[in-house]
Amino acid sequence: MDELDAVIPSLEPFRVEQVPPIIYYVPDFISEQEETQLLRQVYEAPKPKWTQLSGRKLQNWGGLPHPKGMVPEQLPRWLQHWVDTVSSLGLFGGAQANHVLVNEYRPGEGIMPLYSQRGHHGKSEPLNTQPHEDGPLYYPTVSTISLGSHTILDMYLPRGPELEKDLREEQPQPLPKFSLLVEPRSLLVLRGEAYTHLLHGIRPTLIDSLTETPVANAAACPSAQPDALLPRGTRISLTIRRVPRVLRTSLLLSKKSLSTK
Ligand SMILES: O=C(O)CCC(=O)C(=O)O
Ligand SMILES: [Fe+2]
Repeated sequence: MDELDAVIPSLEPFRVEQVPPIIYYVPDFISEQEETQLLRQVYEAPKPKWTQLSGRKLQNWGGLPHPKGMVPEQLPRWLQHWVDTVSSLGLFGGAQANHVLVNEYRPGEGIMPLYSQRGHHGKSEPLNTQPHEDGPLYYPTVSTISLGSHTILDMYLPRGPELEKDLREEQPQPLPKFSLLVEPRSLLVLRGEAYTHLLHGIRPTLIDSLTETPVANAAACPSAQPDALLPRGTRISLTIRRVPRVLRTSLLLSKKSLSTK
């Protein structure tokens, strides 16, 4: 995806300027009422839907992404609505998103781990505490609707080969190249190089100081007063993506029935 392909004309007014392309930030993408309803639906999901990881817990919807293809699972209606809304913006090359990861972060939690090259939503386990990229199983766009609390997403340049050399060695925490304030009810879109090239993470902290961490999208954020101290609450993120490689279940079923003959 070159930069021209990555531009979404209807979102251009929401482009975060002066950062590597392409990042869109839409404050108040959903209403407070929609937020309340979504939060209720997330917490009404059956208990076994949650997977506890270190530093967050998550619900995986739509199937498990896999290099050989994802066996698709129908999304619940309440998620399908937002998947349709986001897809209709044209974020996935005219196709539909088909996968949603719901993350819950309590205050002081975050997502920093480095995951294996396979992308981190399969079976791979965190190896250490470096930021990550979302990997090649997805169409190179991630769209995130946030509920309940803000967070700060830190964006990092990729590790150079000298850092890649020996991951077992103790390494200093890299500094973010830039950071983004992600407010509740907002839509954040990372696309193009911002998806394929940069790494991202959320520092596990209880309070964000915009003096210590200036944010690149401050001009677009109602809550980004210059010296703001923002205590983190519990944040739910819906990360909506497209897994292009899907296996047709009908095909799987017919193969299975053949092999049992
Ligand atoms: O919660 C977020 O906004 C980021 C989540 C994330 O990086 C991921 O699920 O890959
Ligand atoms: Fe991610």
